[in-house]
Amino acid sequence: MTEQKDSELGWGIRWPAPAKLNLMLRIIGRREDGYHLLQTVFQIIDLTDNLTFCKAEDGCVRLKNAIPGVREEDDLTVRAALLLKQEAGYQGGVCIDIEKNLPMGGGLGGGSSDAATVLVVLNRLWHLGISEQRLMELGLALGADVPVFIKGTSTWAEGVGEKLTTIDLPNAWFVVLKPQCHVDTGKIFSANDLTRDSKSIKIADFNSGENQNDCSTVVKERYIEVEQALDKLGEYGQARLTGTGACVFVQFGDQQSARDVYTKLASSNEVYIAQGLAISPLHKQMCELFNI
Ligand SMILES: C[C@](O)(CO)[C@H](O)COP(=O)(O)OP(=O)(O)OC[C@H]1O[C@@H](n2ccc(N)nc2=O)[C@H](O)[C@@H]1O
Ligand SMILES: Nc1ncnc2c1ncn2[C@@H]1O[C@H](COP(=O)(O)OP(=O)(O)OP(=O)(O)O)[C@@H](O)[C@H]1O
Repeated sequence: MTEQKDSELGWGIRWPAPAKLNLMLRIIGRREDGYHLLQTVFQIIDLTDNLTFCKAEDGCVRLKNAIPGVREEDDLTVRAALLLKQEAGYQGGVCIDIEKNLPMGGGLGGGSSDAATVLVVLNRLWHLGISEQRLMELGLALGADVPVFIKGTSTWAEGVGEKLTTIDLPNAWFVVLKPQCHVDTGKIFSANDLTRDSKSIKIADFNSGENQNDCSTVVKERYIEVEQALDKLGEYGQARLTGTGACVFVQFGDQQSARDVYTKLASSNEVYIAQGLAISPLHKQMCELFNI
């Protein structure tokens, strides 16, 4: 068997794009451009979309199959690949195959994570040599959550999601319930009655149990399905909203407890069971393949 060249590795294989949960989310102010200043904790979890990249000799960026309801030119993976090409003046192309497993508009960050996987992997496969810092800057233009997925660790985030500090989180398993509604992030952030003046806290305060989500009240008021999901999960522990929803979750210290609750809910709900990860599976795979 001929040895595969490093430059050939990574094409035609599946690359994970993991989901996140916001374990807490505080809104502590608003910038002049309307974006909100947050304090939030990102927990990467082991639910993933998977992306496969094949070379496109004509230099175009295209999808093998567009996601239903998302125009190809709006897809965050296409936009991320085009941004990279523009940044580096790169002439090559790519065909992206998205295996979409993560619910969209659920607060699990699937679109942002897909974009991050494109930026990280194509930077390598196209030999662009763009720094991680610059990839994060490019990613932020696509969505507030993209930089965290480029960094690939559990993170304490401030600003609009660009001031990132890696943190240690305890081993945890989660049951995630997806109500049958889509929450519009922009609508929640523009609500008049949204709390925007929470006091800034420290990581130690979060570790001592400060884990409110300032979007919860407004989301519950506007989406009865989210309120009902919080009530339903609340029977098994402290139920919380991730991001602006719609997904809600409850945390467990051991897998069996999570499994028991998952089993009770699975027959009549869209429900997921997930393990918290300290390192993104994307970064693990990058390390294994390229020794970096
Ligand atoms: C709420 C979080 O999920 C927390 O992880 C994210 O901050 C939201 O990230 P996202 O879905 O990628 O959101 P974006 O696409 O960046 O923003 C959607 C809209 O939400 C509002 N928005 C978003 C993030 C933020 N810090 N302040 C805002 O006011 C803006 O009106 C923006 O147009
Ligand atoms: N590759 C993609 N995957 C998912 N959504 C995409 C993608 N490209 C564009 N989008 C658009 O982005 C919207 C938000 O998708 P996403 O799944 O990231 O939401 P989310 O989980 O609520 O994210 P967040 O927690 O960052 O708010 C979708 O409704 C869709 O219109």
